[in-house]
Amino acid sequence: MRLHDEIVPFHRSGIRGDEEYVEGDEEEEISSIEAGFLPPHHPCPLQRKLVVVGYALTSKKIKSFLQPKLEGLARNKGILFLAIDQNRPLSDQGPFDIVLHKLTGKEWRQILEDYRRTHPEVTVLDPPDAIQHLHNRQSMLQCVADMNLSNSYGKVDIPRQLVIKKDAASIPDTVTNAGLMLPIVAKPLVADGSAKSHELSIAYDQHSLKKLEPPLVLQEFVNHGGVLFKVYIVGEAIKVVRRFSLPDVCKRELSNIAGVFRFPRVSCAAASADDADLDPGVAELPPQPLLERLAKELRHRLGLRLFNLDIIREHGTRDQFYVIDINYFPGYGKMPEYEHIFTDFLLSLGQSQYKKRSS
Ligand SMILES: O=P(O)(O)O[C@@H]1[C@@H](OP(=O)(O)O)[C@H](OP(=O)(O)O)[C@H](O)[C@H](OP(=O)(O)O)[C@H]1OP(=O)(O)O
Ligand SMILES: Nc1ncnc2c1ncn2[C@@H]1O[C@H](COP(=O)(O)OP(=O)(O)O)[C@@H](O)[C@H]1O
Ligand SMILES: [Mg+2]
Ligand SMILES: [Mg+2]
Repeated sequence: MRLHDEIVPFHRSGIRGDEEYVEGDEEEEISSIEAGFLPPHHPCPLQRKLVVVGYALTSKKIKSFLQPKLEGLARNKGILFLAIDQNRPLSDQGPFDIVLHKLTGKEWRQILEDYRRTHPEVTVLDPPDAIQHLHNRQSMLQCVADMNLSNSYGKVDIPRQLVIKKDAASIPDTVTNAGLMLPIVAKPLVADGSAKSHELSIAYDQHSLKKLEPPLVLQEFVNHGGVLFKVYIVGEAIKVVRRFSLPDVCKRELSNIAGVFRFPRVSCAAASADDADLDPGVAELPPQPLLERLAKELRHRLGLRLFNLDIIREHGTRDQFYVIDINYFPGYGKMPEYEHIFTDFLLSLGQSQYKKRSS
């Protein structure tokens, strides 16, 4: 049986739309699903509609995200993950209720945009143009700056920053004129997931700034006690974890260091700091109501449902926070309980599609 002949997706109504997914847990089912075939149906009183999720992910992402626990839980909840074959038209596959993707390239973006236009009934997670907004480190943080979030729980801002498109020789003067303070964190303007886009540098003196290689975003380095918070967002769900980060730079130290220090993939190397013995003022998580407000606003402003943000607390303050990075479809494998959160999210999307269609 070919999958698309037999599986009736969640959104279809009518006689075939009333067919149900029957809960089962056999290993045999996984292999038939992976091969693109319909799992066998068994008589069972527990019957649900199937949510078919097509995925287009790198092999690294498949390994970290589509772990056996996630797939097993999904299967039990009536969610079927199907690999998308990039060499075949999307319309010939599935049919899908949801498309989950994180691949790069203009061609792929165009395929997804065309598919969204011709298949408005399918939820594409997330829209390519909204993701594209995060591929530039300036536009990435603009929404946070526009939001001006400040309430009794705290203030959320972005570090003072400027964009240097070209001409490294002019950087020292540009930085001085803009009033940016040293040390300066230099990040590639493009954040497209390539190794180069994660190459970070720190310049400790004005003279060395001309050694940097534009196009860049230059940000003031904010002391934050060497710990950052990763806020994972899946639809309306939020989870926060602590990670080790770059150590503080004190004024005395600054006057003794010169030069540019390069960090090839600093965030990737950072270990979890959740179980570390930390100064309580550094370790305290940002207030949940503040993060909820931030996440909700960002979801709307960015038009994204799957992302995380790196947020730091200015050392010595209780409530001054800075968002320094936002990532699309991050490493959810490191988010506690992601299997439950993700499958519930996919189910709720499937259900709201179904309700919309039957009303
Ligand atoms: O590989 P992982 O699991 O560390 O996930 C990476 C993320 O780590 P995090 O979830 O924040 O700890 C990582 O976050 P950072 O930028 O390192 O803060 C990125 O989201 C990265 O994607 P890309 O290279 O920017 O496209 C993510 O890489 P991909 O898994 O999407 O390739
Ligand atoms: N403005 C800043 N002040 C202090 N530390 C920073 C700042 N920006 C980045 N960092 C440190 O550098 C790391 C990588 O920067 P980030 O913007 O998150 O890039 P990436 O997309 O490669 O993760 C952060 O996790 C944090 O440790
Ligand atoms: Mg980061
Ligand atoms: Mg990033």
